Amino acid sequence: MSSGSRTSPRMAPRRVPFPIHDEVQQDHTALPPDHFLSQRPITPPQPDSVIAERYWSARARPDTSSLAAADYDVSVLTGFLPPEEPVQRLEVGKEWELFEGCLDEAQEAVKVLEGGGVGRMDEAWREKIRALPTPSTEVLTTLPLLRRAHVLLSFLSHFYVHSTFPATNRVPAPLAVPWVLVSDKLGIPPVLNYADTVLWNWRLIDSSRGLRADNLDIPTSFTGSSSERAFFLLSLLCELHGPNILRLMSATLDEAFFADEVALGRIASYLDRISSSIDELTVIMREGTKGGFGHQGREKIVPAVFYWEIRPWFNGGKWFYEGVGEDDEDIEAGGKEMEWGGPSAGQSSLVHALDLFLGVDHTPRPTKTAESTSTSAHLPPLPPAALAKVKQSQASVPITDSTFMVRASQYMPSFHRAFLRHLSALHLPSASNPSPIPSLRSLATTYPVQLRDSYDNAINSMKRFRDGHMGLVTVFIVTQAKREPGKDTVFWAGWETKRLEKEAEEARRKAEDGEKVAEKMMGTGGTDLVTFLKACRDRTVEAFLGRA
Ligand code: HEM
Repeated sequence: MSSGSRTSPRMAPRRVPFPIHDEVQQDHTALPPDHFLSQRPITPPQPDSVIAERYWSARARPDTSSLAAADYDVSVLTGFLPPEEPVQRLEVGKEWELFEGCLDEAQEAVKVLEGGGVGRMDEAWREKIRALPTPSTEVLTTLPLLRRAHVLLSFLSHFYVHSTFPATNRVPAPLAVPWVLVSDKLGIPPVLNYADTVLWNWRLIDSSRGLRADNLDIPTSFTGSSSERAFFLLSLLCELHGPNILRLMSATLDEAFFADEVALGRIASYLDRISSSIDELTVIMREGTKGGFGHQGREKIVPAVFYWEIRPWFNGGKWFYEGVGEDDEDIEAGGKEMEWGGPSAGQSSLVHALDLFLGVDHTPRPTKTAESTSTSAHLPPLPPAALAKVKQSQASVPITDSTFMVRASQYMPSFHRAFLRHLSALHLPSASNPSPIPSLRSLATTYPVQLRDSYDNAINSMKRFRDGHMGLVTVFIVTQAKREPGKDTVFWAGWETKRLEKEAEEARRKAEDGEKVAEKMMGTGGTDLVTFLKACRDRTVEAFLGRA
């Protein structure tokens, strides 16, 4: 690239480096002493009834509405949801109001066309986005404002990228630059994620009634459809169980200090209550699978609408973030190229916290290799060329439970990621923590008479949760992937193109490697996904202690 273009007036003022800060700088592993999960001095055991409300409410965490109060952003009252109703609209200057206006227009455009397929914004809207001024992020002085900015920029950017067919891979600078800056402050990637769609995307229908399942609405969506609203609400209803689960986890950790008969009895009862809470999540999943969940079973997600009209808006991708990046390569390309995946409830810190607390181990370990698959009893051995291809395909789809869990945590707000890191470090001795709390799993192993049944009960609930979740995925993704979209939707063209490509590829492979390989390689739309979810469930089952 010539030096002239490096100093071009369009690029110069907008360039921001990426990444801006090192993760290390955002490491919050040291808990503030008054944090509710901080190790407390040993005190005499207290009666059961004292534990929850009185004890913890007296230790409410500091106000996190300002960035200065940088703790884990986890509340005993709202769990991983923000402690106050999210900001619904940025009213911090004209520039941001222009962005809010563009989001209104996009939501309106798609809504108008609902019923006759999925609408798209026209080129005039996209032109308008490209001409927007780059707004100042300096005015976003609190966490709630930053969160709203991320929601706003994420929805706008996904509207922009996916409003052409095929989707564009360029995020224009007026979106990309503030998106990267705001993402950096929140410690999340510049892509639509679970926090945007669920954690920070709710409002109270009646503010006097507070945060409860029948008092929640979803303000921001792509299609404005009741299915999309219900889809976000499904996860939100699960998050509402977070405070109870976190309080019980915290009370358990307290008792783990003592590990005497009284403490072990309490831990068993907390574990039983955690099991019941996990079972409630499973009930929500099962109801969601059958059709109606939420208040009086009114919430419904129509599978085909979800799969064909809602989910495509979520897709991440390999995009150029215009105006971002300082390397010669970035400048030459007109932007920093980054690849991110879209949102998933797999990014929910709640489920990760439960796994860590219970000791469900998703860390890497030897998995079934292509060789072992090829030599398994029910399949004929693969020819060498086919085996190489299977290996290649496995390498390019690294969706194992361990890598997924690590990857998913990168999409969580940095405070929550740090919280999980802290949770996993609680049981490890270190200079600052010379006498760590024994892990729940080691306690249950050491005191099987007192704890094993309750521990296994909780693991069984996690297994049922994952079974329930697989039911959802089967109905909403695997089954839908085998069907074709409506011919009048904008997804028809893409689907048809992919189908023809797939057919050609299958024919090519059949000719090269034989029929069996083609079947194995192509599988159904959901094969890899199902294998991954089964692996997550297998890891859960592995945690059972079982009868001695
Ligand atoms: C219609 C509803 C849902 C669908 C279609 C769905 C789909 C998926 C998919 C496709 C994955 C695989 C990874 C990925 O692509 O991100 C996944 C993973 C995951 N989802 Fe969901 N999901 C739904 C609801 C939920 C809910 C309500 C929760 C609970 C908060 C949840 C929790 C998880 C977790 C924890 C994982 C990681 C795998 C595991 O730990 O077993 N999902 N989901």
